[in-house]
Amino acid sequence: MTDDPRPSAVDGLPLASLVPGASGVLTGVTLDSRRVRPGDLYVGLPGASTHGARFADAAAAAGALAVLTDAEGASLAAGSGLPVAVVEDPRVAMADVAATVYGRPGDRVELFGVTGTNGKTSTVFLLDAALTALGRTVATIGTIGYRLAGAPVESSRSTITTPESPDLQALLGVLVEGGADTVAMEVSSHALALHRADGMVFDAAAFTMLGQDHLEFHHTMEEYFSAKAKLFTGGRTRAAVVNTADDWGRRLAAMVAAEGAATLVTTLGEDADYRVRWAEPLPAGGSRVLLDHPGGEVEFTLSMLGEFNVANAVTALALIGATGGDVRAAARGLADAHVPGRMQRVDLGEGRPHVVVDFAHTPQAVAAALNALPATGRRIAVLGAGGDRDPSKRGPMGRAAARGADVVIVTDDNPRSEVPGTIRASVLEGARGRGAEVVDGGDRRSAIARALAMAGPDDWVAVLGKGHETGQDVGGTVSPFDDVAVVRELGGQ
Ligand SMILES: CC(=O)N[C@H]1[C@@H](OP(=O)(O)OP(=O)(O)OC[C@H]2O[C@@H](n3ccc(=O)[nH]c3=O)[C@H](O)[C@@H]2O)O[C@H](CO)[C@@H](O)[C@@H]1O[C@H](C)C(=O)N[C@@H](C)C(=O)N[C@H](CCC(=O)O)C(=O)O
Ligand SMILES: Nc1ncnc2c1ncn2[C@@H]1O[C@H](COP(=O)(O)OP(=O)(O)OP(=O)(O)O)[C@@H](O)[C@H]1O
Ligand SMILES: N[C@H](CCC[C@H](N)C(=O)O)C(=O)O
Ligand SMILES: [Mg+2]
Repeated sequence: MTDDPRPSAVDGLPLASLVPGASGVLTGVTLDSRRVRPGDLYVGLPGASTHGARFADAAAAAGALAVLTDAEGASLAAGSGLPVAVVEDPRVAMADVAATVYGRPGDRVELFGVTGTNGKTSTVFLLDAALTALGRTVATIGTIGYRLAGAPVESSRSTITTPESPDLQALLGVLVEGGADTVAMEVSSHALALHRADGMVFDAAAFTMLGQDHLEFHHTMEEYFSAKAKLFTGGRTRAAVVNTADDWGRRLAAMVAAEGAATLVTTLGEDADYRVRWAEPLPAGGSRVLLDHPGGEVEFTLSMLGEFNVANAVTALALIGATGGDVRAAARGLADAHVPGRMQRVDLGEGRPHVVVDFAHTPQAVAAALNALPATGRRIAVLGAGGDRDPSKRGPMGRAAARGADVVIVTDDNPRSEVPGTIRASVLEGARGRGAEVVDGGDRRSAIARALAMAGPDDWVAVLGKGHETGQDVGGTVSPFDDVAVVRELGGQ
């Protein structure tokens, strides 16, 4: 198994500052007893299935020096023989201790954060390309993993968009040691709600948009919005880049302005600081864009399909402008930027249909992705919805697909612990009766085969929902599955 990356040099923290009278210096922090290293603080957190403090014995055996936990965890950890620090919210304390132990690596780089329901990964990749054009050594942290100067940084946690604070602080330390001068990271709403990025001050943070997702975790859109808004208030960022094209963004901009803690930079809305004067599609796909911004006009090209990628590019440039960077030079870096599994073209050769693999897994993203396809032939959408995730987005995803495509083939997308056919039924119900031809395509391979078999040379097949993913989770067993590879295999003739 890949180890969690840790920096070789740390500041450490005298244990006595957490547990008065205790001796020793903490040199690491972990919240998983199976990953404790000698000298660590073990944080016993309450979880969905168990309480981490139950594993204090195992943590002690692995060399932990102390336990940090909540009131419930105190009694569970008592038998471990380790000193126990009890706090009301161990996640808040954990973030602070982790930042201190690892020497606040976030302060030693220019730090950019991106939040929003859709567009975080894409914006971070575009930001990486634009900053690299300015000669920066850029590290990225997000859904597709962690990278330094374009090369992957291996981690056992690399499937988590925003790592838990001990992993995040250690990773930042490794990135700084590796020479990063700039970090661009996705900050998920889970991360904000769970204090994963506490103890860091961003130089600039951006809000892409808000749409329906993750209501199984945040319960209401209001609660979801509040989690996102945390990134822009309370001194967590010096500059706030907010897309004011929709009501949520306008509300956020008003909150930031009222608080007055961060410099507000608006994008895309009427009278925004960064506005697209015009954007025209390029024959080979992508766009040519004229951007108005406080420093003047900038013309640039983008090879990624979709108006929303123009929006993501503008967000990336606004983040750079908000920190005093050269927007014009940065924009040159966008021309060839691509994001794995985001509006990714799969070329099947002459006379074969056009195929796009995309990560659209919310109603808004499905609509945006289908709307981005050039108007030749029919649009054939292949999609499903994830198991153990917000069930209320399934019908709306089907509806968005039926509105945006001529044919909707409903299939599986990581059913996880749920019955695949039941998830498909909800998506099918949303899709039916809206004028599109709607088909239950069964498993994902069969559904992709069906789409490719029915598509003519002018048609567009959009395989949505899994993007860069390389596995399909059915009943907790993950089997290899890569949409791009399957399309190539089945589409070759
Ligand atoms: C579903 C969920 O929210 N899980 C989170 C939760 O795990 P849990 O409640 O299932 O934990 P548990 O199994 O009850 O165990 C409780 C504690 O005991 C510890 N433990 C457990 C067993 C053991 O042998 N030793 C041990 O130390 C665990 O590390 C844990 O801290 O507590 C863990 C930390 O303690 C989190 O890392 C974990 O997030 C997991 C990784 C996760 O996937 N979360 C998703 C929902 C997530 O964070 N997604 C966002 C959004 C992505 C997006 O943009 O859409 C992300 O940023 O990735
Ligand atoms: N600015 C945007 N507005 C609306 N939809 C978008 C935008 N950017 C991307 N999308 C759509 O959302 C999908 C996911 O994009 P991306 O991976 O960049 O988002 P994300 O916020 O990182 O998602 P996740 O939280 O799942 O990691 C894309 O494949 C595309 O279909
Ligand atoms: N970050 C999102 C990704 C969803 C991707 C989709 N393929 C699914 O499995 O639902 C989530 O974990 O909800
Ligand atoms: Mg992402």
